[in-house]
Amino acid sequence: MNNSMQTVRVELHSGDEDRSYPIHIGKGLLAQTDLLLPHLPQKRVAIVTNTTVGPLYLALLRTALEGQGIASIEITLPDGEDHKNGQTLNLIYEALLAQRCERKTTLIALGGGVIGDLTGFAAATYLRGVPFVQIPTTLLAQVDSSVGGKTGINHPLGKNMIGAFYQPRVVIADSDTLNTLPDRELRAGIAEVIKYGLIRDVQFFEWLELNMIRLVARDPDALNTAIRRSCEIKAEIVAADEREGGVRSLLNLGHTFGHAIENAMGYGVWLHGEAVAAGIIMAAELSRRLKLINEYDLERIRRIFQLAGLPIVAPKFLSEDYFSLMKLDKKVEEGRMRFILLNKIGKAMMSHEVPTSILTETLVTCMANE
Ligand SMILES: NC(=O)c1ccc[n+]([C@@H]2O[C@H](COP(=O)([O-])OP(=O)(O)OC[C@H]3O[C@@H](n4cnc5c(N)ncnc54)[C@H](O)[C@@H]3O)[C@@H](O)[C@H]2O)c1
Ligand SMILES: O=C(O)C(=O)C[C@@H](O)[C@H](O)[C@H](O)COP(=O)(O)O
Ligand SMILES: [Zn+2]
Repeated sequence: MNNSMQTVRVELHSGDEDRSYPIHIGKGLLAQTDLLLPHLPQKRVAIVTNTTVGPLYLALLRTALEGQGIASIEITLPDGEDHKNGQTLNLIYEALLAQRCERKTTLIALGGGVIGDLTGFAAATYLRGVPFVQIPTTLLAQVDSSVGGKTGINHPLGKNMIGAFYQPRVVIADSDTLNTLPDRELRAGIAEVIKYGLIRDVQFFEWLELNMIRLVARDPDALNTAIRRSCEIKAEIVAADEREGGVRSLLNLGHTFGHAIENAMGYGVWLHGEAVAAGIIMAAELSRRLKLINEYDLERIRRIFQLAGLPIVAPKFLSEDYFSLMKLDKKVEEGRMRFILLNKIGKAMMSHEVPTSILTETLVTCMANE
């Protein structure tokens, strides 16, 4: 029993089917097998991790499971965004096949968003679908990628281009794992936390303005509040629109620009959260040019990302290069790009058409000079 644990639920009811699941947040949860056991239909699991996270946390999880009579096979993948691809996915399939994993073998993603996205997609497709569990170990994964069932891999031409919506059975976010997370990765996670405030909750944004220094310094209470509130907002949005027919697209604030940056720089050169930070500044600048927000709000947004130590200037490329990458965005409809814009801090909307001239001015304003 963990007194400090908090649980947020993702409510997913469709017809007779209930695919709702809990997100448990707290300290020391990795070894707390009572959170995991009710979700395992078989006494065998496959833990997918990478060469960085495995040596840190695999033994703890394996031993805890063994104590409950659960046998685990372990699949350790190379680390990095540049490995979020078909080749690495195939390593998972090969290990599952070689070990004769069955329809009731649960895949456990132990790692950051890359491991979560890869494992979730493997779970969605292996034997046409096996159960899966998320044990996120980065801030970004705890506040965003482990929740909501977007799974997939990158393609050389575009981010997350191949994937599936496939929900986990449970998310277990052990905040102790963040103790070993490098500062740069922590800051990248904060970008998605700020996003929630911007799209949905001005009070949370104001709390972040006041508490950013504590958050960056890893104050446990501040981290706990940030993770919980982020999960609440994401859970609410996913429950309302699981497959991104409407409101879920707001979670994409900054991502049309951000994904273009990640791709143009080469996957892994800019972290996802860093690219999202610069992308949100670009979306905010675009919103200002469209007279949706004013200069004061834009400045507040710049300042909070600066406080978090995140980039607020985009890398320099030809505007045409940005355009051609942004045209691969999943929100494109009938060839027309659509953007998530801010009406004010705490409220976002999907754009209709944005004039090319305004988009070009936005890109030029937001790019570094060199
Ligand atoms: N599915 C979604 O809804 C969703 C949402 C946001 C982001 N994403 C995806 O998530 C990915 C980014 O996730 P990320 O930021 O977690 O990156 P990541 O998975 O690459 O992890 C970042 C780095 O931290 C290391 N690491 C992980 N946990 C650690 C720990 N506890 N201690 C020390 N090192 C640790 C990893 O090995 C890696 O080197 C991107 O591919 C992005 O597209 C998906
Ligand atoms: O969960 C969502 O929906 C999101 O958009 C969350 C984003 O932070 C995340 O980066 C997501 O993977 C982007 O999805 P994509 O469909 O634009 O690739
Ligand atoms: Zn993201």
